[in-house]
Amino acid sequence: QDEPIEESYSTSVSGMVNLLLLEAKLIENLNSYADELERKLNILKSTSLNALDSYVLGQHLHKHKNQHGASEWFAESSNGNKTLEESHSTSVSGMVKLILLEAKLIENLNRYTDELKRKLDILKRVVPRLRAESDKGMTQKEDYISNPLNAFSLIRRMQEDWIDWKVFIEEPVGWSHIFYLAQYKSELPSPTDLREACEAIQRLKYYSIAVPILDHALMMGNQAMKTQVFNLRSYVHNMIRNEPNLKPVAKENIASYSLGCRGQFVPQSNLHCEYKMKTSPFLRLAPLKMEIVLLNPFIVVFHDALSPQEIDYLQNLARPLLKRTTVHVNGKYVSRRVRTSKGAWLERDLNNLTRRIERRVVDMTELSMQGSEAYNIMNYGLGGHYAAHYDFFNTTKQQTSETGDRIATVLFYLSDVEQGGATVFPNLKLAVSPERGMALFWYNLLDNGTGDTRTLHGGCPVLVGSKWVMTLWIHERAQLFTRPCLSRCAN
Ligand SMILES: O=C(O)CCC(=O)C(=O)O
Ligand SMILES: [Fe+2]
Repeated sequence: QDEPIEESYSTSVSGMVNLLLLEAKLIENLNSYADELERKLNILKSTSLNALDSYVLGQHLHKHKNQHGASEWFAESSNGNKTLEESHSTSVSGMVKLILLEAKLIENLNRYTDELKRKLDILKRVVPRLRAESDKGMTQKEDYISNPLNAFSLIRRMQEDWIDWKVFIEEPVGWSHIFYLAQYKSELPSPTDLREACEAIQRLKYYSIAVPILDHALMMGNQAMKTQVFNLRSYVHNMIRNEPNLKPVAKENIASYSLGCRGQFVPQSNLHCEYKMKTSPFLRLAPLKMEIVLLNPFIVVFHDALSPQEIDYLQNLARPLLKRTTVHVNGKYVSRRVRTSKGAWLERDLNNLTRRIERRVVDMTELSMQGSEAYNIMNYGLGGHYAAHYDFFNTTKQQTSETGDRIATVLFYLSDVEQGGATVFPNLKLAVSPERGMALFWYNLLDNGTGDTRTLHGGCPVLVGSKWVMTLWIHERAQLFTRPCLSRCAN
């Protein structure tokens, strides 16, 4: 059939020459696409993270022109307003998850690199071949086209191949990797996490850590472009520089608490150790190793109060339940900077182990456990601490109306701590360093039932290590007959 044909290249040699010129342009375009892929690959292979900064900056400028980038979509699932409860830095146990996640994300990036590389390899093999054929034509255009095989080949490749190349370029590299990342977005640390981590680093000033060490910690990783981090960093540095403790000052001006944290209290050495074996018949078989720390107020420690197996078991029970710890403010429990850790409650009659520990506490303290609280297991994280506080409530309100106030505290240490993390009683010039298995016991109330303000105490920031403790607050009411209000309360 003889249908009209409007534009057709093959009907004239000069039309075909135009086609050759166009082909050369398209090959150059394909080549610059290959260059772009290669730039991306080089960043992934690069050992310096600054390369990523300039790329991200370039993309950022580009994005303003092109509003519908994948990164825009990704930003929508931002987790900026995550609650403190899910914070990462407040427990070492929580941060372990982050390491595992990081390994997965690096693998994802690696798979993306492989995919980019596969695409680039194809281009690297093909572009030179395309160029060679095109060059032949370009040097002797009319001669080239005069050969019918060449003419046919030119028409064929220009008609079919570039459609395929378009598909090839359009096929996105990395969508699956973006989805992979997006799926973990909510598990990544939030800006709040970063702020808390900076505050934690700042708390380490108690230990007169040199500024360059903090500098190193804050600048590791890819942060040159992240102005937010940069501001926080100078904020932290200013705080440290303004911190009088870093300058040589008279010893008596240094707060008693941070002195204690640094282990600079003079040890109290006139007291003694004994085997506690009389509270119950069981203790004759397995006496408790008791060390009297202070007589007034009465503070003792029990060494090896928990076995390593018992501790492992308790930690495994608590680990999946850990939640950001709170403090009691105006009748509400809220997360605050003064207490940065994660904790979990375990009922005292949860299982054989918790019941056995309860009986042991009775042997240790000679107090009744009725009306006392559940075990509170805590794990401290980066610079984690519990600022100086009283354990007693000293109110007639809800917490104390039925069971009475917290007469005494048993603080079990479930871990050693490499550096920092002592429990300090600033008013008593007493610091207790954590020792796995040890239990610290003290009375919070005076004989007349009011709070003993000498028991002000806190957990110092952890410098190196994962500090685990288990607290049991023993309540007053059940002690009515075993530890009655003494004569002093009549006065
Ligand atoms: O972690 C510490 O050393 C102190 C903990 C404490 O005071 C508490 O839990 O009430
Ligand atoms: Fe306490």
